[in-house]
Amino acid sequence: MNIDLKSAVRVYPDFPTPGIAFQDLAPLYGTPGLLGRLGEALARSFPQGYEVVLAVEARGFVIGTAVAMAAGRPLVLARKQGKLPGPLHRTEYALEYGSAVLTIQHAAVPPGAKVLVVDDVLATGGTLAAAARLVEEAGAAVSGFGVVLDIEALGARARLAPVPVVSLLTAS
Ligand SMILES: O=P(O)(O)OC[C@H]1O[C@H](OP(=O)(O)OP(=O)(O)O)[C@H](O)[C@@H]1O
Ligand SMILES: Nc1ncnc2[nH]cnc12
Repeated sequence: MNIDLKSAVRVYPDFPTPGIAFQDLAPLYGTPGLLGRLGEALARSFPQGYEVVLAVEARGFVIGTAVAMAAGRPLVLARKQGKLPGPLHRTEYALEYGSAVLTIQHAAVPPGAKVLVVDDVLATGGTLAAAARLVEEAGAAVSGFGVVLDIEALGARARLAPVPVVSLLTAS
C-alpha cells in the first residue's frame, strides 16, 4: 500500500479512561478506497484457510465486513449482551478498559467450520479470546485472528497462541 498507514492512526491519551492511549482508526477508514484494501490484505493473510468470518461488535464490524466481502465468505456477528435474539452462546470477558459480555446465535457458526475472527484493535486480547470461546462452544475452530492494529506492548499474541494472529499495523 502506498499510503503511510501508521500516520493515519490518531492516538488520544487518556481516553476512554485515564492511562489508556486510544488508537483511533477513523482516519484510515476515511481514506477513500483504503477500507477495501485493508479487507483484501487481511483476507489473503491466512493460507491455512477459513470458511466463515466472525466480526466483533462494534468496531470489528467495519473491517470484518470488508474481509468477508474480499474473501467471499459468510459473515457472523458477535454482539454484546442484549442485542441478539434466540438461543445464544455467551461469555464474559475483560478488555483493556472494562468488561463486557459477548454472544453469538447458536446456529450462526456451523459445527466443524474453520473461522477467521476479525476485529479492529488488539489490545489485551480479552475480546478475541472471548470470541474464540464462543466459536469453540459452537463446535467450530478458530483458524486465525485478523486485526488492523495490534498494541504489541500489551502482549496479546502470547495469550492467543498457538492460533496465528495477523495485524496490518502495530503500536507500542
Ligand atoms: O484486546 P482487548 O483489550 O480485548 O480490546 C480490544 C477491543 O476493544 C475495542 O472494543 P470495545 O469493547 O471498546 O467496543 P466497541 O467496538 O463497541 O467500541 C476494540 O474494538 C476491540 O474489540
Ligand atoms: N488502546 C485502545 N485503542 C483503541 N481501541 C482499544 N480497545 C482496547 N484498547 C484500545
